[in-house]
Amino acid sequence: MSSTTSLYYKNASLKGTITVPGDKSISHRSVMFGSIAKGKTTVSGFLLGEDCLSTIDCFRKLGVEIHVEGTNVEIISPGMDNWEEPKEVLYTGNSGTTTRLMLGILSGTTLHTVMTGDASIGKRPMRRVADPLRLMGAKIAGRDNGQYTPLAVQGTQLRAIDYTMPVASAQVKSAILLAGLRAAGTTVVREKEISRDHTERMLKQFGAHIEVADGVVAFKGGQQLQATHVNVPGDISSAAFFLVAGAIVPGSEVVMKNVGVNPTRAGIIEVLEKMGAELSVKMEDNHASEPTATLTIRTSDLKATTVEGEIIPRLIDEIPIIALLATQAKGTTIIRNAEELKVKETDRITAVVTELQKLGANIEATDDGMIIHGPTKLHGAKLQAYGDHRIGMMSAIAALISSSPIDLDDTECIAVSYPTFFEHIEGLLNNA
Ligand SMILES: O=C(O)C1=C[C@@H](OP(=O)(O)O)[C@@H](O)[C@H](O)C1
Ligand SMILES: C=C(OP(=O)(O)O)C(=O)O
Repeated sequence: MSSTTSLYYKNASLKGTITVPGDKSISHRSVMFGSIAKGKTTVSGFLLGEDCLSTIDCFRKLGVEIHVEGTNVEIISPGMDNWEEPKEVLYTGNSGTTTRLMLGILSGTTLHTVMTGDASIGKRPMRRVADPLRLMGAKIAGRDNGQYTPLAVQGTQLRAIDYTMPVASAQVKSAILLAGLRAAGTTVVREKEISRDHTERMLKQFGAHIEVADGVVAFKGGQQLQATHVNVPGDISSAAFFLVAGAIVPGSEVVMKNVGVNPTRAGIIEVLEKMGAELSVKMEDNHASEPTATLTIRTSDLKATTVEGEIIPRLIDEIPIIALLATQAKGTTIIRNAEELKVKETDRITAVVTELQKLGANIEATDDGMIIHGPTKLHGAKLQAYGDHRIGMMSAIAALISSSPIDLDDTECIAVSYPTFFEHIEGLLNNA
């Protein structure tokens, strides 16, 4: 049972430096790649969020030894070809990334596996992954012909495909590439709009040869990954909440170090700059396979913008908090081409619009996004998170500028990606 938390921060301002937790996408992949490779892989900066712990749990059930000490993880694997057939169902919790990428990985093994997740995962579409994997020869069964969990996979010998992506999705692309590891021939994935490229970068880091050019990724099957060290940068999707808080909470200045600014993820920086935010991006020189920067944001006047087209996949998870930002910007902000929001942990178009309207925002839903007129003063209300961490965090940041308390039904769900979220709010308030 989740409990209601009353959030109210009268005359708040945020000051200071925080280190946002490790990137969720990269943390998942570090455990997956470290489990595929034979030997010892070490990870630093790992995200101890529930989603990434679900990934660890799944690989332990496949016979991989995984030790977690603080944010350091040690993965000792017998190699993908020597995994054990699990006697239990693999539980992927709330994590779409775990479920979809695992489907690709498991399809090319010799094992029989069953995966399931929580109620939200049970509603999210899996055919977008199952269909291309079936073209590779994968044997996948599930409700509605493999659309919904629980999913059963009978591992088999796969063959490579040349696949043009019908939706911009790094999860679909990654599942196909990971299946391609054990497929005969060269797997090719073509993207019209570039989605996050952490899988491609990490394949290279684990010693694989992969060609990437102009939206086409080509990868020859049969390559062995080499165990290595992965240094996970801070998650820009988590930093996004404090970038927006710093921009809209009067008198704030927030500094975040070691934030991953991979161009396929960093769309929110461009949006903030277009809206007139006082943001400084100082690139760090850490020679890692993912670029990082120190981000400093100060409160400023903001103007509306349009967010559409190729930038959408580069900020898809940040749209709930961008919507809150737009309620404080002068003019009409339009977000379009973002229909993918409907198939996240909840329907994020409906959830964002419903909850921000309760606070007095002038926002309406469209088929593929939302229209927001600003600026509007926000007041308190009873809000729902819908079990969705990003909706919960958007509501908590709104409480920093609302004129009366926000009662949020479920703050526990925030632990999926940002377990130290409220500690960071408190720390920044105390410095002010
Ligand atoms: O590959 C990944 O790690 C992710 C890809 C995105 O999903 P889609 O592939 O469904 O766009 C994103 O929304 C999710 O939070 C993480
Ligand atoms: C959509 C998200 O994650 P996933 O698809 O892994 O559940 C998210 O973190 O916003």
